[in-house]
Amino acid sequence: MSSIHAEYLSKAIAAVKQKNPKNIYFVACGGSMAYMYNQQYIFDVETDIPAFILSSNEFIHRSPKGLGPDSLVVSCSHSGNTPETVEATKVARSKGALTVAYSHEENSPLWQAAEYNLHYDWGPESDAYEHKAGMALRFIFGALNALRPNEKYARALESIKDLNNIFERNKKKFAAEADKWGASHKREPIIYTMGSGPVYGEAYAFAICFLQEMLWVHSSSIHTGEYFHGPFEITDYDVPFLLFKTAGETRPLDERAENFAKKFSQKVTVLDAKDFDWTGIDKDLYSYLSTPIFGAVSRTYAERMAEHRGHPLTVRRYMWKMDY
Ligand SMILES: N[C@@H]1[C@@H](O)[C@H](O)[C@@H](COP(=O)(O)O)O[C@@H]1O
Repeated sequence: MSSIHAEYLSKAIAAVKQKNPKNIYFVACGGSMAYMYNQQYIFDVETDIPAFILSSNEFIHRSPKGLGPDSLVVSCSHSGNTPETVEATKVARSKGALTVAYSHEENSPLWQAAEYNLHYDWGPESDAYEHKAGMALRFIFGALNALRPNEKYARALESIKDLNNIFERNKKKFAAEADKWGASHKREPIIYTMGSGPVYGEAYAFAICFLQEMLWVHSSSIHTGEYFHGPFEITDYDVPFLLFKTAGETRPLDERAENFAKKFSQKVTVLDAKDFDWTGIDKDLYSYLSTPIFGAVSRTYAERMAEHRGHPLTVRRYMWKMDY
């Protein structure tokens, strides 16, 4: 698939360069929406192009005034057939926006709806560079380099060629901790996740996809900046938190939340991006690469909990089983 992936990418990036968008909307649902946080954040920090993330159905119903022929709309649906994401892409295209869609399913309804498509591989045997995480970084840094050429983006594109090894080294580094966490938290009735910046997307995905959807554990993600504006009142000695601590610009927010939570809860687990194995990656890229590394490492935490709870990550009661 790798040469087809590269071809899809270069076509989409050439179209973005030609469009030279005045604004960008990242549109998807659930885990696919969480996947957009890093991409939106990178554009936001690196350019003056306004970039927004919206859940597909809100995008449809809100109908942003800024959406038009100067817009780029990036959508994602793993299955390629989440109706609201397909419809949002159609709406964007009907307004003249450039539409680029990520999916694992070629020729799916989403694939047909978008003008440009980015396919990614899936499954434990797939190479991270050809996977969702790799494709997002390749598209974003490729588009940035086309719109605002910069050696930093070219360097990022080189570094992510090693993404698979980066993920494998970090999954190995955290394997024992993941197992310990899965075993010690398997009976917890509720687990809060925390994060900030683009990593908040991973905290959100861990809460809604892994804990709620797959493991049926009550959860909510808390932005570490928001923790002090309501959520911190639930902190107590027996309330578990899982903090994804960034190595990026918003680290002070995470440190403030960690310091407070640790004073009153005996169950604060911190996954710190500073402890990641960063071999071969320059420091100025840590912020942008930490999100996908959290994605890869945190999945192993969910897998270990699934094993200890005896509840496979594939079991659903309602999703894909009935109309909703
Ligand atoms: N846990 C799943 C996600 O993994 C998925 O991304 C989302 C939308 O589905 P899709 O990506 O197929 O549109 O549904 C759930 O949230």
